[in-house]
Amino acid sequence: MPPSYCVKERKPCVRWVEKYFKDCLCNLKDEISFSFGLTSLVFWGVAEIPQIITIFRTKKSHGVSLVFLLTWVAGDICNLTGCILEPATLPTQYYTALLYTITTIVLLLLIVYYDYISRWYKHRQKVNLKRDHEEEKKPLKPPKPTSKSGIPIPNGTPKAAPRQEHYYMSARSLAGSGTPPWGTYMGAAKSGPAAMESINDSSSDNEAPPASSNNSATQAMPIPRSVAGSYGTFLAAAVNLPLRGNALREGYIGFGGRKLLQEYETHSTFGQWLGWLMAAIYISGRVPQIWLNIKRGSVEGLNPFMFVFALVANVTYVGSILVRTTEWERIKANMPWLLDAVICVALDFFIISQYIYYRCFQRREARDDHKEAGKAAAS
Ligand SMILES: NC(=[NH2+])NCCC[C@H](N)C(=O)O
Repeated sequence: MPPSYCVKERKPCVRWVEKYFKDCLCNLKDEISFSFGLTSLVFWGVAEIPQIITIFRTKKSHGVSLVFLLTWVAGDICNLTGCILEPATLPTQYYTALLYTITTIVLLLLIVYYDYISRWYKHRQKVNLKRDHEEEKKPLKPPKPTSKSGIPIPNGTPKAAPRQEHYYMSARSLAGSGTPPWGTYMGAAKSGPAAMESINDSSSDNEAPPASSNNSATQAMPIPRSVAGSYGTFLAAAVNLPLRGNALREGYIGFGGRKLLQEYETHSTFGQWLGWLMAAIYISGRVPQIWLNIKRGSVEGLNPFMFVFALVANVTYVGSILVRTTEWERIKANMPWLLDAVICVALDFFIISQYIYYRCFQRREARDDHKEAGKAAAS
């Protein structure tokens, strides 16, 4: 590996920054730039925590736009790749990208859990309960004397062929309906001995032997398990990302692609393209959030601190790039990142204003309602 710029120039450098961030701080400007970069990293690290807490508390994610978060993830992927490919970007830019990709994935997983998995599970429980109730209310049907039911066989043993066929059909249809048969069985049991008799009677329509009930109950399980499995894989991939990213980055630095931010000959065209794509995705991603707030006429469920922190993080991010150098070549190479951050600051400012506006509006409305109610009570 060729010696870094810091070593070559024999300048007083900050060792731990060089070691852990692969960055070279040789003068005050570099140090201020790095401090800004670090501040941005910290703010991005905590930016999504307030929203995570809000969702945890309310068990709902209706305040934050899912499309907005999905654009964040899409932009993050372009950002990470762009940072790896474009040597003009700072190491803190890369680490920041890595950090917020992870936090956004955590936030998204939480939303998927509360909005889809948990809701689906509760809905299923409700449907099952309703069905149990209906089963309890249903009058017991007389057994149907069909050729398949097994009833017409006098002295029929449990091993008789029609009986077996009926058993398998019943289990399959029960599994298909998604109703745990044990619920039906228990429901019937609760209805009294007459119902129990009908269960034990092989010709009954409600027949659900415990064996098939277990079967069906476990058949319903693979759905959440498979969902959990796929998210597990997704998470595992996300956890692996930093290592791969580091390896790539170190490899890249090692081969002299990034000369520790001091000398630039070539810029990566692909990295630049990814940077512009990232900027377009990030910027357009704020629109669904702004629209959601307008559509609902409310900001309930949205934590403003996510945008306050994002605003600070974007401002310091811009600071970290601009303080490092005023050289046009470098600024030009960083243009997608700079422009994105600046526009996002403006958009975050707008979202925060929306928050203040709707909050004040709601409070005033509530106060008016209160006054009206007071007047009505007095008259
Ligand atoms: N997942 C994230 N938090 N990504 C950060 C996006 C950064 C971008 N400048 C924005 O404010 O939208």
